[in-house]
Amino acid sequence: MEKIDIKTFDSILPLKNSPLIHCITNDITIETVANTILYIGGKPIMSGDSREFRSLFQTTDALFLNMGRMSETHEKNLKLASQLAYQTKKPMVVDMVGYGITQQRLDLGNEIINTHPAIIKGNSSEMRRIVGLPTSARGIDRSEQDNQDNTVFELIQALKVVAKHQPETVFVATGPIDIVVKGNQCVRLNNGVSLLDRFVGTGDIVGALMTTLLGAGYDAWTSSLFSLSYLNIAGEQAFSKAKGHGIENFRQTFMNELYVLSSHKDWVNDIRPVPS
Ligand SMILES: Nc1ncnc2c1ncn2[C@@H]1O[C@H](COP(=O)(O)OP(=O)(O)OP(=O)(O)O)[C@@H](O)[C@H]1O
Ligand SMILES: Cc1ncsc1CCO
Ligand SMILES: [Mg+2]
Repeated sequence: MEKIDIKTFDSILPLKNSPLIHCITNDITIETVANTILYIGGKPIMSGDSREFRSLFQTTDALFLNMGRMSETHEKNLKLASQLAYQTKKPMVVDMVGYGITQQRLDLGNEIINTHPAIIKGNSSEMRRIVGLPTSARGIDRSEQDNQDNTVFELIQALKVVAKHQPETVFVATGPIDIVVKGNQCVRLNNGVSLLDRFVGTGDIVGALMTTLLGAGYDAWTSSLFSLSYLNIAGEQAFSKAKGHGIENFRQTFMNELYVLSSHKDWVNDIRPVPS
């Protein structure tokens, strides 16, 4: 069964309840992540100091974990925060940046998976490693080979097997086609432009959007489908406005669209699920 209910999407933004989102993320894209949350009506709090996690948890609405830039402290922080989220049932999204490229990222990722995040996301190569499929990707990037028709099909099948054992979690694999799997349900989304891949942090932005929606009270399935569509359609709008003016111009126009689209309702008409 493939289910996508876009009828409800046009009333989601701007958010009415300003959810407070605790982010433990990488310092490469930390400002972009914070601004993304603000642009759609959330409130970011970026804290990587474990001494304050317990008291912060009393006021936050959702938690965003991003493995991005590893350090001993970051690793400890992510472990502690994901345990706390599990114990306190805090809605949590984890971005598995570089899962499996080193032993440290493999072990950390596995520990976090065991704390049952609402959404586990990564690019298609990271998600292939999670389900035990081979990939030739290096570093934190995707490999083009992991986005062909046959490899996308293979990844969906493998994700469904893993999702069966963790039925409450939504698994998201990003790329030119985004894949969203929960239990036996799967949706593929086909929006976006290739320039989204030419600057750093697009995946981190998707994670920030998803966590903000979760914090506002939407379920993990809706939060995932909405965020992927919203980001990619912002990318399409930016492309039509800023094409030919260079990558930095595109990036700024795209960030601006993340704000501008929040008060336009008709963007939902551009959502393009891949027919099953
Ligand atoms: N070539 C593309 N065509 C369409 N959409 C794309 C393309 N590349 C990226 N995107 C969109 O950008 C978002 C991020 O995807 P991507 O797989 O590039 O994340 P990532 O590798 O984690 O990024 P980063 O490491 O820069 O944070 C996805 O929602 C995806 O749809
Ligand atoms: C370039 C880079 N290296 C580790 S994290 C990161 C940003 C990706 O999100
Ligand atoms: Mg990423």
